[in-house]
Amino acid sequence: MSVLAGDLREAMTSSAMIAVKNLDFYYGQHKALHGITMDFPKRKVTGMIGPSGCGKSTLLRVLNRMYDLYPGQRATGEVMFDGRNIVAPGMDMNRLRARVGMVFQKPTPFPMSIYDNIAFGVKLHEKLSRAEMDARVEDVLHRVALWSEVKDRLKSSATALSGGQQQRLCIARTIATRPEVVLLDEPTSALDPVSTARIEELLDELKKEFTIAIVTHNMQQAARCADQVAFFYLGELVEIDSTDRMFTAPREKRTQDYITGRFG
Ligand SMILES: Nc1ncnc2c1ncn2[C@@H]1O[C@H](COP(=O)(O)OP(=O)(O)OP(=O)(O)O)[C@@H](O)[C@H]1O
Repeated sequence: MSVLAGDLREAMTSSAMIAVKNLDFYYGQHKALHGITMDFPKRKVTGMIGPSGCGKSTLLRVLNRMYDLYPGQRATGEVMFDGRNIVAPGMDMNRLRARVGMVFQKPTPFPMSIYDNIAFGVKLHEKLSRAEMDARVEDVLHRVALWSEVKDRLKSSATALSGGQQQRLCIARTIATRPEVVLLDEPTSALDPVSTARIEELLDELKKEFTIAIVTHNMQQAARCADQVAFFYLGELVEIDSTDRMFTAPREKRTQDYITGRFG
């Protein structure tokens, strides 16, 4: 059961970029999500928390139909995005994944140059001149605060960057295709505290333009970055509310127990 204050629900619903309704998800026979209903408000950060195995990553992977790449995995219900139910048949997956980009837990740069890491995805969707592509690469590297660190070695391999730099490059690569939504699955769990702080600062900038969903095990990170927080347990959405309310006065005992570290 999801619990959300009436006023908040109204405010969030009116500006939902993605509206999830009665979503179930199956890995073969195993039902991993049970009747999820929630909104991802436009240009806000939604934090997704809960103990290991509660379905956070599964929900994230539904939002760009990443699960489609694996046989036996299926979703039923509604995930409305730009007037269409994206879990229904007939979606153009390439288009969807350009509009709903994803950043993974471990930085995963392609084994190619820094420049090509960004240009690769853009070329799949747009025909840009060399000058336009140069400008796009520079722009996104500025936005992830990486430009000054890499501007003299754009043609060098991305795999030689530090972990934190690689993750910022992966975010740059994701926003280079100009998505509307950016999904991040524990994007800082493999990073040191300084790199983590830089990514968190970056999220604050990015939400001016993108709708963001972030899965995190780090309660402080959720409290720092998110505008609203959703707590999941055993494949159910237990509670969703503004970040302040979630961390000061959660409605459900299970939420309280989780955020105070009593389990999970
Ligand atoms: N490929 C898979 N095949 C079968 N079951 C899976 C698969 N991936 C996940 N599951 C199951 O689905 C449920 C939800 O998993 P999910 O990875 O979404 O949880 P999570 O909350 O993201 O966990 P974590 O915090 O550990 O990443 C778990 O019971 C998990 O075992």
